[in-house]
Amino acid sequence: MAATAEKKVEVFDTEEDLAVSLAKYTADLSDKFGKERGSFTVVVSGGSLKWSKWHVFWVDERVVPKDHDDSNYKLAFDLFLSQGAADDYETCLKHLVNSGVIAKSEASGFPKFDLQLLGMGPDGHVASLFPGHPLCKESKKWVTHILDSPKPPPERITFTFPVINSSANIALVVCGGGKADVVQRALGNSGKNEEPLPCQLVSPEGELKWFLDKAAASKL
Ligand SMILES: O=C1O[C@H](COP(=O)(O)O)[C@@H](O)[C@H](O)[C@H]1O
Repeated sequence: MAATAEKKVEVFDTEEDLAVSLAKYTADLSDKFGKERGSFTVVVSGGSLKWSKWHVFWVDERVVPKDHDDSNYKLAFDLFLSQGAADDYETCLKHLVNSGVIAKSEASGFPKFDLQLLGMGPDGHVASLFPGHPLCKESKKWVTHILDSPKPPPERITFTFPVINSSANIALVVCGGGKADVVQRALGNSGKNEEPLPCQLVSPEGELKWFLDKAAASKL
């Protein structure tokens, strides 16, 4: 069982101030791990990176239902987009751990990234781990897939909590008034009897630092 992470919260006047501080935080860790380990492993999130604007097209498709065995969609989904993609990603991570590019946590045996830059949705989800979803309890896999994400698109792959929480450092970056309620629930004193949100399950081996802009922190 990992020790509880050291948690810091910093609030910035503007998103720009936050970005400058986050860049310096990342650069300092890059310098530190570069000297200590000879490499720096950093994980980034999606969300506001506009992945939802990607459009993927099939070159052809058979005129059958999407779940029909003859469907090209089903084939690609079963073998690649769901299991396949998660397994490929996990295999790739295993190679990088075995070759020493990614460190390995002595405590958990999972990959230990130097820094994970995580966002958080207005429902408190991190990565593609959503409130109340059974994948939040995955304890063995490094990468898993979700077929029913409540936020589109429904089909995603995601790091699991053991990988997230084996990280040396995590920056949880949250901007905008639309997330003020969930920030209040996550960091305030209310809701102690409620089931913890995914963002509250984030607990790296080293430091957890919340980077908030004023709007996101407005209800604290
Ligand atoms: O779906 C996702 O959402 C979260 C939060 O995204 P944001 O647009 O509200 O900042 C993101 O961190 C995660 O990587 C992504 O898959």
